[in-house]
Amino acid sequence: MAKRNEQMKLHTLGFPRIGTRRELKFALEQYWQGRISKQEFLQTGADIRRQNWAIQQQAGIELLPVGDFANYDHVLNTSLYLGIIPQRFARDSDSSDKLDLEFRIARGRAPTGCACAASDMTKWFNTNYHYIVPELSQQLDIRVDIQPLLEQIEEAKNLGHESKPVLLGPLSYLYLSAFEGDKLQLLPQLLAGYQQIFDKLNSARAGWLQIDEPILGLELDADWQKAFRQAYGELRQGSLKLLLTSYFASIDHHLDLIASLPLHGVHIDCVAEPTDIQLTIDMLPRHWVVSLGVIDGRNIWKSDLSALYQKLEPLYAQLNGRTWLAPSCSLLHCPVDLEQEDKLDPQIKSWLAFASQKCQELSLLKQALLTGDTAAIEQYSAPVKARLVSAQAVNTALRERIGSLTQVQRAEPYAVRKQKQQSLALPQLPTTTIGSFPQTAEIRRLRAAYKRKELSSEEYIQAMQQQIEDCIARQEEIGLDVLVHGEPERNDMVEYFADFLDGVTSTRYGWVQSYGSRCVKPPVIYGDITRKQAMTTDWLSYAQSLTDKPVKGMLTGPVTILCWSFVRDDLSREQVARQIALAVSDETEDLINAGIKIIQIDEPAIREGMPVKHSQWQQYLDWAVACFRLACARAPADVQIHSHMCYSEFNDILDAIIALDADVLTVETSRSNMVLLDAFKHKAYPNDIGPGVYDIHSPNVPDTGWITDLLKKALEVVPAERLWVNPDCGLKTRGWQETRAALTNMVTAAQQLRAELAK
Ligand SMILES: Nc1nc2c(c(=O)[nH]1)N[C@@H](CNc1ccc(C(=O)N[C@@H](CCC(=O)N[C@@H](CCC(=O)N[C@@H](CCC(=O)O)C(=O)O)C(=O)O)C(=O)O)cc1)CN2
Ligand code: MET
Ligand SMILES: [Zn+2]
Repeated sequence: MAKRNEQMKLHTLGFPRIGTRRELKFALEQYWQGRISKQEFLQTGADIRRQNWAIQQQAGIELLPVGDFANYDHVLNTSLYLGIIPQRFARDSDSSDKLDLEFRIARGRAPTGCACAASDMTKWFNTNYHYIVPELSQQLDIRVDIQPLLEQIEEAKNLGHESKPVLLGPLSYLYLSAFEGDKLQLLPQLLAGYQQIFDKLNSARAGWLQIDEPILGLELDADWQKAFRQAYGELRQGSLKLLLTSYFASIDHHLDLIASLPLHGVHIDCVAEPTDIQLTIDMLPRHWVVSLGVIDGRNIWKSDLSALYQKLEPLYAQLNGRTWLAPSCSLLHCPVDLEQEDKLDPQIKSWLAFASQKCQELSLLKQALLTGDTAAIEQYSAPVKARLVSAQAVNTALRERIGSLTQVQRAEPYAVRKQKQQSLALPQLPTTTIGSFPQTAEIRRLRAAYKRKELSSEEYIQAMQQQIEDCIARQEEIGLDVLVHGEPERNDMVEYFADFLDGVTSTRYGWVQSYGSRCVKPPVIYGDITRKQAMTTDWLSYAQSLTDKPVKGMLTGPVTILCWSFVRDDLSREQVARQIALAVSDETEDLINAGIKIIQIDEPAIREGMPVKHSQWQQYLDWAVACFRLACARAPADVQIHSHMCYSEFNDILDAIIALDADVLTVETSRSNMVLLDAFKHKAYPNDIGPGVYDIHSPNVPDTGWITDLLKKALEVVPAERLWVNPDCGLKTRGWQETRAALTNMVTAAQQLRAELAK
């Protein structure tokens, strides 16, 4: 076979930044605690970058990303490049330390500088990654400083790498920001800032610039489309070569627009949605690079390289060297290295590829495309085919059970349930928490010791019971009305349940960044899901035996377990969610049989699970709501079902949230100042609701007056007999001292308000 054009380049859009063994997480936490110096912290970052580039280069990646790293978050980095800093973090007065300023914006405090309310944090598209929301004001006061980026470009160069800076594009940055008013008004000011960034990159002879515009996956209205033309038309690129990247959705609907922009190339996600590669090639100017994101950057399955080869081979000839290959999106959403997994079932392991392996997949694919020799990729992909026919994948009994379900939602309406639930004898404005209490060093130590078999199962159970006892006692002392067991036995609200489910496995080091130093280890759903045994009843019965107050059972809902796992790709997400819902409903029934009267089924991920495109929302919401309702279906009217959500905008999916029909919904609202409640001015939320009264992500303690004010705001739209008092979210990341202080203030606020209402 003739030797083909060798210009095809391999690149990635970004690599995980936490480090192979979560080095960044530990360095961050140590720096915040004052246990390492700024210098040591920054060195850890530099080490991770060096290692990431080495891993990628050794795997055969030719153009390495730089600027994909972040101490905390890449959107926050963009704000810092532009000097867009909220007023309250007064620029120079109390902290001239840029690193600490960064952490103060992100989390409200840092080793230097005063404590301040952190910026809002929200989900990055449909992922479990959170970004720091830029706060824009009419006068942007832009002061560009990309020194950190320039230094990293230099770092890469000194290591001998060919690199490609990565920058979040102006339109996506603007779209993702918070601003009261028409955001597009701010575009000219913002573009002036981007121009300065471009100029500086030009001076640094950056070459290619990866400019991320993931909002191109959305259906943008005419104003935003126009803004794209205006922005890219105006920006003077100099000798920069722009590679416009989008991901998490197809951009077929914007090809006309994109083709009209002055670019040098486009990257498309070929995995998230079916996309027409041929159409893309045909519609884009002949001289552009087309980067095909063919390896799934969001999931952990080994790619079927032979299938990809079949698809790409005919296109490759046409593209004639203008093709680049890449993962579909940044590998940020993937764990780093499968090789570390020493305890994983070998068969399951043979089905998987993490970030490092995905880079190697690109190399194998390129090699086959260049030489026409497919032996290596066929051998590589054999386990993929084995997975799809594996007996582990299908459970006929379960499928039959799902097919013949009759009770798919609760029998009685809210009004009837509310009446029957009077038996709980709760006061007006009942106080409660969201479930978890501080995961102390002691709790983690116990869990780790049990895992290493240094504690017997009896010893572990006893130790956890002691934690539960302590947690119940503290809640009684604080004076809360509805108690929780505190979740000490849970490493994570999803991973914990995954360990009780057949068809699901956990990894040992498969960590993915969720926000800042916080990581998650998403379980791997590879087969049909069934519950092995009761998952929570023993802990809950024990907790309830300790108190006369009601203890709320605590489950994670089907949509959230789905969204926060790596999900099999051979069955629809809807079908997988329904299997999980059935397992959760079995657990609900067990809790009820154990005498638990209030059960919370958390669904914090329901919003993030929505497809990027608005046109696909309703279909998703229909099955997501149905799965939640199935999980509650067997609860009789006198059992109170709570649900909880956080981290997102809910105003635009209010109908679906109402359709969940939980008796009580606790939601995050305080970090965004109860804006959620604005929606209720137009449409009343019909059931009970607890809008969070304080931000649990910050160690700062809210005072009683602040909480009272928020509750009064809530009372303007929610009648007192339906209002609950609770924090924004669970307290597992907090310490006991601040937790006790904050909850005491919360209970005091509720009591004062009750007294006022009684007058
Ligand atoms: N999955 C998920 N997604 C979510 C949330 C969530 O709770 N879960 N909440 C929202 C916010 N995200 C969050 C994500 C993570 C954490 C969090 O606290 N994560 C912990 C890890 C939790 C965990 O699994 N801990 C394990 C142990 C982890 C560990 O470090 N083990 C040691 C071993 C210890 C030893 O052997 O000595 C190790 O692996 O090195 C446990 O407690 O048992 C962390 O990053 O520190 C909080 C919020 C949105 N998305
Ligand atoms: C991210 S939502 C957390 C809900 C869980 N019950 C907790 O309190 O931690
Ligand atoms: Zn929450």
